[in-house]
Amino acid sequence: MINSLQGINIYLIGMMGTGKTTVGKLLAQYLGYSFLDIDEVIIKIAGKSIKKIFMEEGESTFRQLESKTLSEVCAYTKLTIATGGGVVMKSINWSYLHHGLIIWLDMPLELLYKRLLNDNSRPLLQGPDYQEKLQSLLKQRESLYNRADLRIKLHQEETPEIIVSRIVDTIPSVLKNVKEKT
Ligand SMILES: Nc1ncnc2c1ncn2[C@@H]1O[C@H](COP(=O)(O)OP(=O)(O)OP(=O)(O)O)[C@@H](O)[C@H]1O
Ligand SMILES: O=C(O)C1=C[C@@H](O)[C@@H](O)[C@H](O)C1
Ligand SMILES: [Mg+2]
Repeated sequence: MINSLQGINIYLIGMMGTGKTTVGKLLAQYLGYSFLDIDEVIIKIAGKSIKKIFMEEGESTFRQLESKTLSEVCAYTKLTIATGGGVVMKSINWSYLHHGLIIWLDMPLELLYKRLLNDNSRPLLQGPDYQEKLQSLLKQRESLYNRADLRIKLHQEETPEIIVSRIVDTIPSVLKNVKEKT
């Protein structure tokens, strides 16, 4: 399977907290790829946290940085890339994502609520009504996430290792379609 991937990048998409970073790092190790986290690259470039970028420069500046970063990383190969949860919102981003294999980590809201309960690093989820915000974000984005090449349903708590093995087992079923578009 690893050889038949021919070095194409893997983009993990999905809501914040679904495990894109955690699973992405392990998947990269398994494939002999390098790992890159778009959020982390933006933090380095901007020299501040995402929360601060949102507060001081606004979401649209963050979204511009996100698109620019994505456009630059898609020039490389053999990368597993964790994207930000909102990357699917801009259509230009899809032209970059489609350079590789796009995998949606799809987790039900109940599991996400638990994960994000004590995490205040996400600017779009601040305040006591974070569950409603999360629900409305997922509603806006679900059909976009569904444009991924591969959907991995995370309907119960599973270890990151098991999730990686499920991804690896399912990749061959979509590789032909992906090669046709590259
Ligand atoms: N399979 C798993 N089982 C248990 N905990 C997990 C699993 N995957 C991730 N986590 C934990 O859930 C939290 C969110 O994971 P992670 O940061 O990887 O998500 P993310 O999709 O990258 O989120 P973001 O979009 O905010 O970057 C972290 O605390 C992580 O340790
Ligand atoms: O879901 C979102 O819109 C976001 C998710 C995070 O990964 C960050 O990219 C940022 O906090 C925005
Ligand atoms: Mg992440």
